[in-house]
Amino acid sequence: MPGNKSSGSPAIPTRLERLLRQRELRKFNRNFQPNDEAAAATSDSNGDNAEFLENELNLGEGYNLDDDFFGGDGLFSSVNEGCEKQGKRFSKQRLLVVANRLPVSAVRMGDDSWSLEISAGGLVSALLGVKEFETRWIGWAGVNVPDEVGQKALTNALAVKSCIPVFLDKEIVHEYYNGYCNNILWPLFHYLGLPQEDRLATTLTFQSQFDAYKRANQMFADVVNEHYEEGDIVWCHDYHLMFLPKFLKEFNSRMKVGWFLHTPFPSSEIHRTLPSRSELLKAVLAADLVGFHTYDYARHFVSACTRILGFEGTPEGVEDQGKLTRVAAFPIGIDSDRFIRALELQQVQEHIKELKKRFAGKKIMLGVDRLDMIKGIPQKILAFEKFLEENSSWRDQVVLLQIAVPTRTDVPEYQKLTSQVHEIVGRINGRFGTLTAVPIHHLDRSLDFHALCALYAITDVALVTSLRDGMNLVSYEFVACQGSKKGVLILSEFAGAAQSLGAGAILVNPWNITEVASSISYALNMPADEREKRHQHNFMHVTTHKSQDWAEMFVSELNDTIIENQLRKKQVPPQFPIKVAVERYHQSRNRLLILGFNATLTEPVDTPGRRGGDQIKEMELKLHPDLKEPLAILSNDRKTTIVILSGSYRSALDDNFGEYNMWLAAENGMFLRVTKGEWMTTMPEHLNMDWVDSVKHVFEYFTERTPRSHFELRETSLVWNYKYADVEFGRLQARDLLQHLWTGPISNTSVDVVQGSRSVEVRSSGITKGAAIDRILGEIVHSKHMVRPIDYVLCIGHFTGKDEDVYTFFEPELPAEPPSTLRSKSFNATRTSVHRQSTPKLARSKSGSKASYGRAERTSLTLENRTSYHSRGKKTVLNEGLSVLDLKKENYFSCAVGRTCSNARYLLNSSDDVVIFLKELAASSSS
Ligand SMILES: O=P(O)(O)OC[C@H]1O[C@H](O[C@H]2O[C@H](CO)[C@@H](O)[C@H](O)[C@H]2O)[C@H](O)[C@@H](O)[C@@H]1O
Ligand SMILES: O=c1ccn([C@@H]2O[C@H](COP(=O)(O)OP(=O)(O)O)[C@@H](O)[C@H]2O)c(=O)[nH]1
Repeated sequence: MPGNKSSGSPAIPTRLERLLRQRELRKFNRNFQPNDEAAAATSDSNGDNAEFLENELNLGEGYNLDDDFFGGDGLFSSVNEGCEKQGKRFSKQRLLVVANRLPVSAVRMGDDSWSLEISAGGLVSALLGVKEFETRWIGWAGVNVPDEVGQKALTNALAVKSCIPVFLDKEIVHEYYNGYCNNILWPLFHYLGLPQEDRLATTLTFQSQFDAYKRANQMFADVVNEHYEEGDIVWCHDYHLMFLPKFLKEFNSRMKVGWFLHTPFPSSEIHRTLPSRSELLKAVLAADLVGFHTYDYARHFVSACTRILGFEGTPEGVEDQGKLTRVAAFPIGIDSDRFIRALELQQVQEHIKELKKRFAGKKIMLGVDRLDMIKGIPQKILAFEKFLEENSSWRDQVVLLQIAVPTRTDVPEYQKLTSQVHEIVGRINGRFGTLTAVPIHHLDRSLDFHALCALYAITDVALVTSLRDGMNLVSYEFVACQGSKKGVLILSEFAGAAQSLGAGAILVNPWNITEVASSISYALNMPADEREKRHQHNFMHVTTHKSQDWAEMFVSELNDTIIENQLRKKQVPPQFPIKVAVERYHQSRNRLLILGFNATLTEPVDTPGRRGGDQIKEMELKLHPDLKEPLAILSNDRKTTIVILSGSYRSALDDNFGEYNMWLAAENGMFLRVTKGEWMTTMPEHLNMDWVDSVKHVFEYFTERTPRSHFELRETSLVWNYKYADVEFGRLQARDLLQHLWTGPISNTSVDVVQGSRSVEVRSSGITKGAAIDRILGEIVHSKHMVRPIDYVLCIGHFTGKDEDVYTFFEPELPAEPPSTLRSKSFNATRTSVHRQSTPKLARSKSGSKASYGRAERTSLTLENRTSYHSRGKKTVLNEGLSVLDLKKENYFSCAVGRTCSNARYLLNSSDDVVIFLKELAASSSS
């Protein structure tokens, strides 16, 4: 039956088992020797070793930047071809890497000729090491190409490098890239806040930049969609493309989409300041897998989703209405072998020789950064100045070489930074320089790979002082090139790299100029054995956590997330078949509609816990305004009986449904009334309520200590609700509360604890909606003087797991029954068949009065033939031979609203869908 949950077949390996297996396979693939026939034979069956073979055949000698980029093979094409092994062709998984920037920037040489240059930056460097996939890179080539001839020629030139261009015009680049990406998101994600200019101007430009951002993302999506082939993996990169997962999934929900952020993700308190905070988060959550460099960034993201969107944060990721977006940390690495090998190259050795000669007798300190405010270049230089100030003996023995690569030069903030840095450097060189030497060599330009490697190799102390940095690959590259020198790395604790290289580096707070200055002194004076130990530690990390591992791990996790989601989906009941349900309703002659109230017939609440202003109103449950009319029509249909079955107070049901002609079952069916009559209790007798006071005491305690939580005291239950409290705090408090309850007040009591998504309810044992329906159905039937059996049942609600027994109560039996009439429940429907255990009359209580326990008028309503009512597989005919239920399988519809883990046959996403359905039902009723 759809909706039936199994705890998972033992044959299906767990996620961890699958990932471990994939890891082993990857390891095996790398160690596999191509002429090892036995291994080849075992791998042939599934092609798992194909990647290894291809790498071995095509990349045996590793690669060199220039050859790779500008050689005939193309950037990725050297690993793109399949290969023949024992007559069998293996093919790699296609990977579409989508990033704002292509790994090459284009320079126009003529109308239809282009020259391609490598783009500098960590993302490019990292992805160069990825060899396992057949990779295509989709992105912007960094130039405006307005004419068709130029676009065509560039597309062809890039194709040779396995790159596909997205053409962005000047205006969009200005608003999307310079504006929204680099003036808003970049500083915000690095804790530098939103632009502070004149409010009105900022607000105005903000909106148009955000619109341009979305437009640009759509342009990237269009190119991806054009080149996408079934089975491809689409890996979206960075803050430039936060809308891309959403646009891609809207186009094709089966696409495998991952998104990785290369910058930090800030604390949710920072992200909250962004006007488009929710839209961006939701757009990213459309991805299957979301990755960050560190656990901290991942934690901040999940926290933003719970606090800002009100979604569920779990150890696996973020869950919304059963859809899980996996969130995890995947620390990037570098292709360390490429750097180590480069040191042996003649060009690099020549550079090394030159540099050694040029700076002979001096210790070399090195900074390599894009000229970006997050890199803390002014702070670094000021710390160096302080060091020189305090250590006069070092003044002519040390130089600081600062490579400051120009970046985002159209953004005013970056222009300001350039002049600020120049000014500080000039001042310090003026102060400590001599006629023949200056302490700071500042270069506003990038270096080629060989020059950079040489520089890394001859450096004594590398200085990375980022104020925030997603990872910082320069620190990794420096370590990789220090095999012989074993220099010291001074590293900002605010760079992601501090998580991995923290033990070997000297960690500093870049804002603390004094601390950085004294760390420089410590590093320059560090004894050789300490340097060796620190270096070894970092070298080990850098050479065992490579960019290739990073990419493989991400893609492997993404592949697995898809499998996991498919497995989850299989257990999720299908969508409610509205048309069929309406049709069957129309053809039936005696229908019973059992409807929940909260979150079934109320208006959906957008963001629990984050809706300032109208929360008080929301605390009072209100019928969805669009339901008034359909409910009136349905409740006046003689062939239809409606029961509102709710956990709410009687007064809440009175207020919302008093005017309709229907049955109201309040407090999970403990109280029942037909709207024309008065309330009666249906509580089982001898209900033990001794636990109430002590539980109430605990609930009061937690309500006092959890702002915006409240509790409700009902006749047979107590509910503590933290829907409007801080989600994370509420959850922690709930855990504490439960622990306390279990070990204290309810440890020896017969109660049930029902955990809602934002509530904890304690009820007397056995009080469920299913049990209640059992008691109240007879009353409904005979008081309506039904003359024909109920032949259509619809049970629809946002019920907790405990209350889902109401779905199974009506579920026609499956085995041993002819498929058409699967269940037939019968009982004597005459008035005499219903008796009250304690009093001959039904007890009355005042509508809306607060419940009190152990009232004299409390009575239970049971059906004489209760046992036969439950008799399975038999058609029990009593007295007048009337079957109360004559329910065919196809005329029973159980449906959970807004829950995916359910025993109901079907699902509806929200009460808005319930509105759509009930409107159609009403239309069919009146037709
Ligand atoms: O393309 P640009 O605007 O010129 O910027 C260059 C890149 O800068 C950022 O790099 C980040 O990625 C690195 C690798 O993961 C990481 O080590 C570093 O800490 C980050 O700052 C940016 O995220 C890229 O998209 C840019 O291409
Ligand atoms: O003249 C230069 C300076 C730097 N880089 C590269 O730029 C990247 C910088 O990456 P990082 O993660 O340190 O910072 P990002 O610039 O991405 O923020 C590193 O791979 C450097 O090798 C380069 O190619 N040429």
